[in-house]
Amino acid sequence: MGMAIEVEGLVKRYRRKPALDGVSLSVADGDAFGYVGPNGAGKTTTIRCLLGLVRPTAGVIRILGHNVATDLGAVLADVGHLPGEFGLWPQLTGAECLDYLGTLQQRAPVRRRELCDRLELSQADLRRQVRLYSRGMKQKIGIIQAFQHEPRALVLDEPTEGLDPVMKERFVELLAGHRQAGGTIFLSSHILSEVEETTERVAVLKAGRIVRTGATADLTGERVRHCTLVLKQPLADAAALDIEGVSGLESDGLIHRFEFRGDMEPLMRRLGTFAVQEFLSEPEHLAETFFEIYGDSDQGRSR
Ligand SMILES: Nc1ncnc2c1ncn2[C@@H]1O[C@H](COP(=O)(O)OP(=O)(O)OP(=O)(O)O)[C@@H](O)[C@H]1O
Repeated sequence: MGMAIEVEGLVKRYRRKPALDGVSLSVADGDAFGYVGPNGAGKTTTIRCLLGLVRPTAGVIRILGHNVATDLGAVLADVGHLPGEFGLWPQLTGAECLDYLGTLQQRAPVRRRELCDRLELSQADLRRQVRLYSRGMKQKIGIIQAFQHEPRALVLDEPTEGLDPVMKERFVELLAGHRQAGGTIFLSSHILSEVEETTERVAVLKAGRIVRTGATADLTGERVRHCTLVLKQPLADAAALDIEGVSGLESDGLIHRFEFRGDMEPLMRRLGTFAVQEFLSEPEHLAETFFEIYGDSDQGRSR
């Protein structure tokens, strides 16, 4: 299988301070790759380098076989890009913005109508000036322009920012459709469920370096969950919540809060023996989880 994205020894320094300090990664044609890390890790800088928006200090990037430094036009023709901070022209209508962005893509926007329907951006909405749009509507324009010309690869920076849960689901369906058609995805996100649902491989970036890469399922298995258990009756045995994976237990009457790591099955079995009024389990954001794994040190593992 060919490589859709190949990055070798990417360095970007801003005034001698490294934002990227030797990043190398590869994404096979047709793969979905997640790119995660705490704020300031260098995710957006990497994506800007991939799209030729920032000139690397060192390193080589090839996308769909084209060298970004020497053949940017060919790269842009075949890539759909959604920047993290997506700016639109407030005085233009949504349709005018899509038209203009379409001219930069050098390919017909064959999917625009269908995408507008799926993301529920009506023809009336498209005729309105963007200054009147909500944040989510602007994000929909961003998604539509990234997909509208049927690119072979998508490079997406925090793509679901501002979308409501229904639209997030539609977006995930769009990604699945892109994969089914053989397309490649490079997605930077802080949202665990999104990365889990849409990617098979993930790289964790920290302070400009990749500290780990691997199967998404392996890495997300290490996440912490914040759990809140509300019981109908007090626990008969205070040690009843002494279960593998539970830590930081704080009890206040019928309410028990704790953190949980690992396989939830034994925990759920134990909960089945209690009179439970409510149980909430919130996964931590992926970036936080990995930040916790690696602490403040630069020590990282590679697989
Ligand atoms: N134009 C710039 N000039 C100077 N420093 C910059 C510039 N752009 C980014 N940086 C620095 O480079 C580092 C990486 O920033 P980047 O925006 O790539 O991180 P990120 O992982 O996308 O963060 P976030 O999750 O907060 O969006 C940060 O220290 C940032 O301050």
